[in-house]
Amino acid sequence: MKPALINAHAQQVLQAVQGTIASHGPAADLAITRSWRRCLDQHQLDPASRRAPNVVEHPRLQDHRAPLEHIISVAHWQMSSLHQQLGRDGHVVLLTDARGVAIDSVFNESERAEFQRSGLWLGSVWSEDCEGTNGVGTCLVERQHVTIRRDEHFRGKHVGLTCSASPIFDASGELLAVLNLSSVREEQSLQQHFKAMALTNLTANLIESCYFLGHDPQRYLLRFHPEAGFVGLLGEGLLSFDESARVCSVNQAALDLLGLSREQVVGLSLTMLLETPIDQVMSQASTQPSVCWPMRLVDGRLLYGQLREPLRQVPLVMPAIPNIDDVHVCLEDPRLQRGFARALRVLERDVPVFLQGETGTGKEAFSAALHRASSRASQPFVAINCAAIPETLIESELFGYRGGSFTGARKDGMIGKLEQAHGGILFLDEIADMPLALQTRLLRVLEERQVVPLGGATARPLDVRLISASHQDLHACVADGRFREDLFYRIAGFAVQLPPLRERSDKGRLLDLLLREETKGARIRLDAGVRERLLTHPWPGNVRQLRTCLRTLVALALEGRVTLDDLAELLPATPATAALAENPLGVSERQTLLTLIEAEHWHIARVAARLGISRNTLYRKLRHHGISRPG
Ligand SMILES: Nc1ncnc2c1ncn2[C@@H]1O[C@H](COP(=O)(O)OP(=O)(O)OP(=O)(O)O)[C@@H](O)[C@H]1O
Repeated sequence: MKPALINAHAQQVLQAVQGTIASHGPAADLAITRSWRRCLDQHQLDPASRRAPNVVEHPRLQDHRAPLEHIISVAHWQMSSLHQQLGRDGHVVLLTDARGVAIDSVFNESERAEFQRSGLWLGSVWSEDCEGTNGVGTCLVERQHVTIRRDEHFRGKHVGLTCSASPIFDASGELLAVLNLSSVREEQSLQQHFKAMALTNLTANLIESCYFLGHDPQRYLLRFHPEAGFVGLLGEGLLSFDESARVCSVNQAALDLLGLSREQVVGLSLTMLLETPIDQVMSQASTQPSVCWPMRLVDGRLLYGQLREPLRQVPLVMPAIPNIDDVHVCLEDPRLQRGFARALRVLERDVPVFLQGETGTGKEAFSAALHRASSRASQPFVAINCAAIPETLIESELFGYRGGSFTGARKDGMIGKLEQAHGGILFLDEIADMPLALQTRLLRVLEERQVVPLGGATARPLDVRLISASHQDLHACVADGRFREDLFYRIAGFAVQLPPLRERSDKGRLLDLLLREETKGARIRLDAGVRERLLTHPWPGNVRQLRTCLRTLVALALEGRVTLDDLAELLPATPATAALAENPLGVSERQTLLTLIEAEHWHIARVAARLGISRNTLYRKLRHHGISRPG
């Protein structure tokens, strides 16, 4: 926006608020004048200011997203559908929290730069006290749908935008979020305005209903309407109640249909609302109601309803220390324990979990333990290592294919890993190594919750809980464009940092567990000093390297005895490793690699085995440090 235009607009705003120009144009709308006044008197904003909108950066943005993960997952699909229905470029759909912070967005990737210039992106703050009159901010104040057209914005900087925003309320009537549709294109026709308004409103209502349906699965849920055919559609009344028939929550449509206020209904016994006996109503309950039955209100009006009974309780509270024998991993380090219990809780609520940790820290073991402890323990656990599969095969591995869909494909096709995980848990290891094109496909699958095999025409529904992991810093991958930001937010709902072995406080217990597993019941005695040495070694390859070392020691042990000499052969105290033991962070990984690779005369498999890492990981590390074989 040109400075002259910004200043001219600012002038118009000031004159309108001070009453020196007649009430026409934007100021004719009372909601707009009220808002402009607030901006000047309460928030003391300058309409001519050209500063860019405030942006909440990661990880603070995660604090805004985390409490609303459930609504984000419900809303995202609807937001994509709204964006698609508008069918033109130049639109961005934002979901903000009740403080106006954008927590999710949908737009055409090719327009990213344009929207960023206008401040329409994840983390931007659109409250009225920051940005003046605007769709989100003014909707938050007015608590109803608003459309703010170009020069109705307070700040001259925003007069290129047209925004339609609708509030989304939770089941207790609290304002939870705002759905906002912004256009950066030239003046729209009246028809386009109405379409945008209507679609935004409709989408917000849909999101609100979906949210209500899933918000409290442990209660009875009554859906009702005076017309049987309208039960299950937008506009139906939704009411949840407990075992004693006490009303717990209602949506606005239910209040409108009953002709009562929220205060009158919540806490009331259903027997006070219905003439139909309560046991007759309860007898209709089922987990998947499909038929509507008549019921009568105390004022004699007839309604039709469906009653969903409480769904199976999911375990939300974990024992403080998961039992090693139950989950087969040692998690006694307090950081790991807390991470495990919290990850399990969020996973049960369908929040994706992201594990970050050095190679061999036990990311897959941790995920498998989450699976065993979860309510999906009897369903599949499917793990896929995105770095270990050649790029050309990842797509078919993940999505599967129909018979004969490409040269070399099996005749009868193949079910992809995504579908194999249906009903269970999918673990995507080294997700940062996934090619960009596949990231786009994966994002779509996660949003639409359905999968189409290669060469296939029909989509199949997909119900998976997702755990992903990487040894890389995913923020850095997003920052340098190697990882899609929107996919990052979709998979990293809850992040757990797995500590390296050298920093763990439960090394002793872990050593005992691994030794038990490696000896498989045989009696092995560790000579004096061996245990101490094992516990103080820096283990750059973490738990995997420790396991490999124990396996080798067990195999080499003569007469069931492991000596310090055996160990010294496996863990020679090279200058690098000795220094690493003293100060693990003080010695560069590069130096360690150089020392080992020279000692092993560039025998990659042997170096990888000594470090306890895969050959792929070793190659990656060599590339990373610019180490190449002398010519
Ligand atoms: N907490 C633990 N308790 C018992 N065993 C463990 C634990 N953590 C890891 N392990 C063992 O260490 C080895 C490596 O673990 P895992 O494959 O899970 O590591 P990772 O972090 O996924 O490795 P990568 O970075 O190479 O993908 C496995 O043999 C696993 O059983």
